[in-house]
Amino acid sequence: MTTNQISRPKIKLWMAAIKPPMYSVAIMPIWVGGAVAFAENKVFNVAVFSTFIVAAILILAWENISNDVFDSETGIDINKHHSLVNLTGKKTLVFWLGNLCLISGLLGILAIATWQQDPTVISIILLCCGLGYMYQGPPFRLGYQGLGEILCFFAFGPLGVSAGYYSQTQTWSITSLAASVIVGIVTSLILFCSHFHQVNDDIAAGKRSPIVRLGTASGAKVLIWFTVSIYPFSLLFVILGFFPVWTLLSWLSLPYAFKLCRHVQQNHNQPEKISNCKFIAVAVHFWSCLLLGLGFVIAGI
Ligand SMILES: C/C(=C\COP(=O)(O)OP(=O)(O)O)CCC[C@H](C)CCC[C@H](C)CCCC(C)C
Ligand SMILES: O=C(O)C1=CC(=O)c2ccccc2C1=O
Repeated sequence: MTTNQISRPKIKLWMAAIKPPMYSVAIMPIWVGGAVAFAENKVFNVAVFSTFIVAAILILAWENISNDVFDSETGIDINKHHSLVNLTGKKTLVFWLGNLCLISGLLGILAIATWQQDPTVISIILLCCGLGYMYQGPPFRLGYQGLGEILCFFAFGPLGVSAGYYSQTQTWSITSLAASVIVGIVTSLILFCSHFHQVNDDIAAGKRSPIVRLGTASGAKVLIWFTVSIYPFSLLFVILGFFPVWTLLSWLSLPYAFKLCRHVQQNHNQPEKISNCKFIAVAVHFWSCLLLGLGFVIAGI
């Protein structure tokens, strides 16, 4: 075997462990919150925005790194070759690497709070981190009770988007709250999708994910309803006058939404085929949130 043949699967495993596309979920709440702030107040502080983005990526890195540490303690990741703990065999090192990311991310948010002489943004983000810990850390492990999607909705939706908006304006906005409902739903869809192929490992480890509770067939139906729901929601918010008409640009993400629904409908009970569905959900999330934010920016120019 050549070095290339040996090293390629390792590289793939590392990429699966680091999951680069997933980091768009950290960026979008701040992008959408910042875009609404720009549309409503014509303000945009580049230093605050870029510091917030880097900090959010670091905080999400902590969430994912520590997820591998906590999951190694319950045995749920026994077949997950791309767990950082399984890849390195160094649980303590991985744990402290995660903590380093968390501290660095929080220092970034603290810098924003210090510039603004206002503890609101750091308080919201600490609350998000608390939800993130309760998702996976002892003694809570709420993700094991099937409550992850609710925590995810609040962390990346109302809390994350409001923090993004507040960091630009130091005020609150109903429009940003409405936009956060869409961001929250579409982020939770990713987490929901991530359970389909893991049903057997989850049952063995006592994790009652929504898909374990519902079964894959009903889970597929629920997924379709929630995926489709974001489009009438944005139309409703335009009709009610909360959103500018340009935000309907987010409907251009519909082809990815259809692809996701079709794929899950056809393959929900075939773990090897369904395992990539969370990355189709990441594409729905990326394009719908990017275009939603762009709609606000265009309306603000
Ligand atoms: C780590 C997460 C999912 C992985 O779950 P699972 O254990 O099923 O995955 P594996 O199969 O890969 O082991 C995501 C959990 C999200 C959590 C509910 C909320 C996190 C909040 C963030 C820490 C806050 C980020 C702030 C925001 C403004 C960027
Ligand atoms: O690894 C995963 O499955 C996920 C990681 C992650 O950071 C995230 C964030 C927000 C929603 C879903 C997810 C995942 O599913």
